[in-house]
Amino acid sequence: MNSTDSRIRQLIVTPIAFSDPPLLNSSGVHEPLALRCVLQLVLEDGTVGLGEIPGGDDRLERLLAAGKVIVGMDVFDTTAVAAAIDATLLPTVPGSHERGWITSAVEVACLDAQGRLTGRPVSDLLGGRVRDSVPFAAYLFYKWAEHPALDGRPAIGDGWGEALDPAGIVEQARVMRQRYGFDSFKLKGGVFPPDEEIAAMKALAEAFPGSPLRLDPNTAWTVETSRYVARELVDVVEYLEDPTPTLAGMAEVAETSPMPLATNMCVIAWEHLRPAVEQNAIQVLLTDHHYWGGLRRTRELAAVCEAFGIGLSMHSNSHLGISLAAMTHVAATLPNLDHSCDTHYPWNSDDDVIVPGPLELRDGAVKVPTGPGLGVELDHDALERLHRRYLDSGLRGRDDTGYMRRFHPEYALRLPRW
Ligand SMILES: O=C([O-])[C@@H](O)[C@@H](O)[C@H](O)[C@@H](O)C(=O)[O-]
Ligand SMILES: [Mg+2]
Repeated sequence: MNSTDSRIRQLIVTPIAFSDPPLLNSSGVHEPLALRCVLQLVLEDGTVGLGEIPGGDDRLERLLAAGKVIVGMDVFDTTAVAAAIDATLLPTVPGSHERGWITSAVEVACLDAQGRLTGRPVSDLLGGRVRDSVPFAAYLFYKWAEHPALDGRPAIGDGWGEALDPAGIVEQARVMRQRYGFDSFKLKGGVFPPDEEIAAMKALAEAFPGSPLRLDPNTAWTVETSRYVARELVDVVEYLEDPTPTLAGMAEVAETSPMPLATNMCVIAWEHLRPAVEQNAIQVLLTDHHYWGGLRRTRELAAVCEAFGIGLSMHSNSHLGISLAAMTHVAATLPNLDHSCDTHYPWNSDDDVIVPGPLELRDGAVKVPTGPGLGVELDHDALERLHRRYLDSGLRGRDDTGYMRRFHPEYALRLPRW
């Protein structure tokens, strides 16, 4: 291969908006549109690598800055590419977590391009698969039946219906299992008083005996409440996720918790790992390549978890297919991934598929694409449509709390709430 072929010519970043149902969480409710940025990394020979991360003005601006400094670099030299981006962002973005989003997005696009150049799937470039399909959990949410009418906009339904009590959650889980074959279930909690959510988990355990269950209230509980919930859910959940804020709070809960504690909130950057281990604050880490710096960094993180006996799961926000492909490739290469991964993918509308083709949730798992790179192709018409939606929406960031207040002006964000 001629090495000049693999030089980066341009990074095209496209902000997009896609439909999201009214899913409830500890800070409010999802807005009708979620934002992402799609990356197209164009090489001198015309090869294009894809990437995707959550959107918002700050990230968009940082991606554009990153795009400028990597022009002319070799797409195989991801160490230098990440270092150049990191150095550019460091003066204005001091937190390694925030820089991780940007270096990750570009690394994924580089790996996709490398795969296309070499004819190898990204999982091969990461060292090879230990599994051919990656298990995912059904991600259950309390939700409204529809986005209520607002400012002249009519109500927006979604076909999932309402889920505001244990029966609604069990029904949602049944539909998730029927459509996608999920075996594990995660409930996004922190929405209703803890006893109601305990009842929902017990109802799930009764409806799906033997299925691994998790509850994630996104730090809605005090240490004392977390300990109470943990006692109530002994032998019901495989882990409790982020019951309470801060590492110190988690460590206090962990002292008496009969089940492991998991996080994607208090350990989100490399500098959090040492104190987490020292305080035995977490027993499972939900990794997320989008903010841990990329797919290779995720493998390094998995090795750290292995060294310290920390279990491994995977976090998800609302996302589209490029992210699902990247999550699937890296998850396929992690020997110590011992829990099924989270994904919001089933909540997406069929109109928002930007990479039609091989990605399919079946039997609760996604088969690892075997084509070159991520193994997915961008539908440019769909991308253009979602970009238009972004432009027309005027939405420039995520605000679950503000959106909740449009309907319940008295709503206040309180973490912990109970
Ligand atoms: O989308 C949501 O409402 C979730 O709460 C998301 O924001 C979290 O990042 C995530 O799913 C989690 O596991 O904490
Ligand atoms: Mg979580």
